[in-house]
Amino acid sequence: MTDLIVEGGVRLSGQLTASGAKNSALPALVAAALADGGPVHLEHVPTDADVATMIQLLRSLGVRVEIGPEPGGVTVYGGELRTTEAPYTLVRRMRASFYVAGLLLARAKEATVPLPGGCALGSRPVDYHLRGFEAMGAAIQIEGGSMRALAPSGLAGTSIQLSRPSVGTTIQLMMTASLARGTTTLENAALEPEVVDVASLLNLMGARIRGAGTPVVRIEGVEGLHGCRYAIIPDRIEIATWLVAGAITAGEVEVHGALAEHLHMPLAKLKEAGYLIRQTPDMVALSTPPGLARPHAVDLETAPYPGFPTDLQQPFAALLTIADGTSMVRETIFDRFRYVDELRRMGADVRVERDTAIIRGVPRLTGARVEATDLRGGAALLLAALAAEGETRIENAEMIDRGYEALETKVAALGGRIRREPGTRVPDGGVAEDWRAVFEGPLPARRS
Ligand SMILES: CC(=O)N[C@H]1[C@@H](OP(=O)(O)OP(=O)(O)OC[C@H]2O[C@@H](n3ccc(=O)[nH]c3=O)[C@H](O)[C@@H]2O)O[C@H](CO)[C@@H](O)[C@@H]1O
Ligand SMILES: C=C(OP(=O)(O)O)C(=O)O
Repeated sequence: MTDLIVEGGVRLSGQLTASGAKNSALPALVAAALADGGPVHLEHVPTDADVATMIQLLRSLGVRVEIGPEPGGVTVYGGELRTTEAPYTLVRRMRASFYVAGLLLARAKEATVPLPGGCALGSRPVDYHLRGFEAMGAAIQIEGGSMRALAPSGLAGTSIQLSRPSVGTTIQLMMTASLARGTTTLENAALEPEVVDVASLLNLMGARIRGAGTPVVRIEGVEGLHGCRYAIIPDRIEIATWLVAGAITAGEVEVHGALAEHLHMPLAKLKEAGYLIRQTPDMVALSTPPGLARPHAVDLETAPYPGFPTDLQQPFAALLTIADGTSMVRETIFDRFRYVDELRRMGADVRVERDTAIIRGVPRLTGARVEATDLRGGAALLLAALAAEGETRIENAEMIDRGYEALETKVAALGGRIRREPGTRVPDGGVAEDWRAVFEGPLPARRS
């Protein structure tokens, strides 16, 4: 495993280009494999550890996936599937692995998929996904930690009311319903831009999905899906993370290839904290006004889109640790405060009471040895490290690699001082250590 070593205290300044959205790219790769033979060429796929895991997972099922030819290009050939069993070693690394359950059920009428891992954010059941599959006619059993689903006569469209607007369930059921008999209606669907992105891709592949991005999505099943070219949307979470990097170091950061309309709440909160935001149709920039020595304290509460994203709760909390005053950060989606202990090692004054972190701003943070316990918690530590006095060693850096492409290159482009060193922690298989090889290695042998 590797560590990131950050020399903090440098005012970050410069321009970056946004990566493609991880949380779109992961289901998009699976959706692409729904096309019988494809090929589906995806552009703007981020080169990160989770995407590598998804590519490995699809290949393990017999799906041909090729990298390139352009940077960020990935071509998926649905073809015939080799197996309907997803391997635990890959599925345990990330929750998005569970998307292959719908792929296997829709394409092969059966699926055996271990219950997924992913970030340790408290209990993260997949019961809505399972109920959706059942409503569409699959028989489901949980055995030895895996879901076994069978739909020998195929899936049938139906009406499904989600208990909460779950992103994963909405995307999963849009995918399966696209190849089901008849029409499926999803009510209380998630509104996230990633849902709309995957629906746009599926529609280009020949699916008939209407209403994605609203609470009611209607999917008319079709006989088959075909190949196409599609570019993934910019990663709103990554963009906001780099803006916070500018804010926490009293600097200025301009991110190109960004869609600011996906960032309404985070940008509003950055303004409330005292920063200046400029935006054009494909750029968003943050600068620190002269005289703003520390951010103003800000309260925030996570909520489904268009509310404040839970994936930015931790990065924003890092910024608020140096605020002038006390901020209340309420998390309503997950149990996502494990990183707080690590921030405290760096001098932050944070107390967690039930679902709320009470952050009393301190004038400065100091470098320390810390561990990335989950993806965005790791991003929060990176941000804190960039602002802190002295050196911070972030262990388990692969956790951050799950969702941030070209991490060191982007930090360095802004003038930050960062390097990677082999770590001392013993790998337990929970993160992908070999992930770069998926993008750099030779293409897997073509199947006849
Ligand atoms: C790979 C990916 O895209 N991950 C994102 C996705 O996760 P993910 O799709 O897992 O999150 P969901 O939107 O499904 O979760 C929303 C809430 O519903 C609950 N729930 C969900 C499914 C289920 O079967 N049962 C259940 O109880 C969850 O525990 C959570 O409290 O959306 C989250 C919320 O924006 C983001 O933080 C994650 O980064
Ligand atoms: C929590 C995240 O990912 P996952 O749902 O795969 O754990 C995330 O992207 O912040």
